[in-house]
Amino acid sequence: MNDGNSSTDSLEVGTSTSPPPVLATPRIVNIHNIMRETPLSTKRERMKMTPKFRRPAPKVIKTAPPVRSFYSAVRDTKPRIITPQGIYHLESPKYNPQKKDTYFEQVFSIDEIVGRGSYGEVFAVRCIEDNREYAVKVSINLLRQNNAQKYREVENHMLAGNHPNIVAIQKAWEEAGRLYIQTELCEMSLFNYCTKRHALPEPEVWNFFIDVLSAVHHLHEKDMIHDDIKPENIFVTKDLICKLGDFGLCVNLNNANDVKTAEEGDSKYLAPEVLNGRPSKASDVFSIGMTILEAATDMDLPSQGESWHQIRSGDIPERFFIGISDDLRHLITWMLQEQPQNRPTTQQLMEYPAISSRLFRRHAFIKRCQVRYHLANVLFVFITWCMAFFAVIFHHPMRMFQEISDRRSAIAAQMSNAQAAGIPAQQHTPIQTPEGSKAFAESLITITPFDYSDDENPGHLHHRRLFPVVGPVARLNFDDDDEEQATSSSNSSAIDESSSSPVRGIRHEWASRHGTPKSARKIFNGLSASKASATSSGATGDIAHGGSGDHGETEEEWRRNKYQRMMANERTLDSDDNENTVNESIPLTMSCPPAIRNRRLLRMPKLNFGLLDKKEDVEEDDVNDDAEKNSKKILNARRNINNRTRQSPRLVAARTRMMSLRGSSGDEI
Ligand SMILES: Nc1ncnc2c1ncn2[C@@H]1O[C@H](COP(=O)(O)OP(=O)(O)OP(=O)(O)O)[C@@H](O)[C@H]1O
Ligand SMILES: [Mg+2]
Repeated sequence: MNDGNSSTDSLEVGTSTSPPPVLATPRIVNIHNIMRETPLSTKRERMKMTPKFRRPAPKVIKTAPPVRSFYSAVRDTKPRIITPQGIYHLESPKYNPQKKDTYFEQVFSIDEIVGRGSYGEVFAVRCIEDNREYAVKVSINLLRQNNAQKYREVENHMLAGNHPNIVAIQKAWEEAGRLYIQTELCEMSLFNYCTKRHALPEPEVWNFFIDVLSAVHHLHEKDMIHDDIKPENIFVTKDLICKLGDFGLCVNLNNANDVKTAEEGDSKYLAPEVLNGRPSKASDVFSIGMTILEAATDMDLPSQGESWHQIRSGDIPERFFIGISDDLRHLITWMLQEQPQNRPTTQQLMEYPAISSRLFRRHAFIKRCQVRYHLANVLFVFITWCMAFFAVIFHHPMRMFQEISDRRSAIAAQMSNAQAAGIPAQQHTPIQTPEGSKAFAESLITITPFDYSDDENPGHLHHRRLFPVVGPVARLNFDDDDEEQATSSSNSSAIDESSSSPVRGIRHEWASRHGTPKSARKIFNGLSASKASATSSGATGDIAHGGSGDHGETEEEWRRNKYQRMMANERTLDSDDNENTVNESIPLTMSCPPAIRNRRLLRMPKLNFGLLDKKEDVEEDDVNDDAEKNSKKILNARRNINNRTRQSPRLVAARTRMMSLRGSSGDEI
């Protein structure tokens, strides 16, 4: 029957003969009439009645604030972990006791406050130790140190053990007189969930009912009473699995102290017998009944007054059960029986067909979620370990490659800088072969057989040499330099002669590249001086050597003295450096095999220095002067060599090539 105020949203329950119609949620027409007829209403109705600006009523504090805690507040500020075995100092690699911050502040990063109860504030946090999210409940009031029951919540929660429908406790500790309980983090409380969704669909109600029932059944099997079952203490996970939490009022029936000091839970969900007595398993069942009634009907449960008694006497208006199955309604009514003995036990409820038929499916679903959760965890740990493993394995090779590439870049930068500055880049050993390494090592040995300290051979001309200098070669035929230095104008024949001697050609090339060593120049200066004087005496008669006139010596005397000095000097140098010694009586050591040497000798002019002595014996017997004799020896030897080389057309051709390379004209040959 519709009255004038009804709308299409409203649904009348009952007939004209029955008592005044009751509007079932959510179809409400005349709220004022309804409220007059029955004080019970749904939460949605109350929200419509309640002005939006009105603040919610303050939470009722169950117990008076602990007065004695003011005097007995703990002074020990060190964190102490609470375990079933005892209380120990709490240590963590992430916790530094020297710092002012508490353990909670150092080891956890706080995300947000997820709830506030009469006993504590609950924070959603991330633990720095394992990088996982948790909920940490911090007690509002300081613990009373002399209170034996101060850790009761923790002890009972730990005693409850692991159950898929009980919030898992991670650890609990006391610091600076406050209690911290670290538990798994859930999405929200059932109260918040119901407030958002209002009357829940029945399948969801059955699932939540089974979850809560399983948790309470587990507790009852352990002779424990939760004593505070209500939607605020039931938490919903992401997978919509309900978990029972807040063991603050939990009673362990095996603990006499617990039973004695048992407190009342929230009055909205309180069984009537608890007002004058003690909580029991049956009172827990009653609280489950009230919770399911609220979740299924969205009823705004009274905390006191007439309606409070009305519900406990079994007088629940019919309209709240519209759309609810008989099974669910029957179970709710059964659990809300006034007399505790008339209520079912959790065991009976579990065996009820409507529940037992759903139980298996629900447990299978929870198991699946657990497996998925564990697999995700294992996968995460596996990936983390794999990454750590590969990081360790590839650390050294990666460092090596990095260093190689750094070195390459450095060399490239060095070379480009050198090129930019016009400096020839330093050569590096390209490939590390044993031969290459040896040659490179030898090249690093600076050979300084001579004194380079004169002006013309400064220190920077010290050079790296790959192969040692052959002593005799360095000593032979310095007269091209002699000629160059003695006279700069009349040296065309000297060039001719020097280029005609292969050995002297090598020396000349070496000297032009590396400069003339001082000791060698001392020798050849002496030679050149004697030779020049011999030539000049022959050609011009008496040309005084520069400087000789100063001492009043004759040309002859000066030359003799000079030559003697030179020879003495040479002897000293030879004794110092055996490499510079040429024992002309001993043939030069040849490194190549005789066959090759002979073949080479066919092409090469033979340097027969014995001829010098012969000619000296035959032609120059009357020459007494040593220097003159020596210079003539050299001139004769050179003439001899020139005669021989002129006979070889191959050598002539080679000499021509050499002269053309040197820029000299061919007509000098
Ligand atoms: N593990 C958790 N995950 C998500 N939210 C939580 C968790 N624990 C507590 N909460 C939120 O914090 C609120 C208060 O938590 P709790 O009931 O444990 O504190 P309490 O002080 O004991 O409350 P009560 O007034 O019921 O005694 C809860 O209603 C809930 O909203
Ligand atoms: Mg609570």
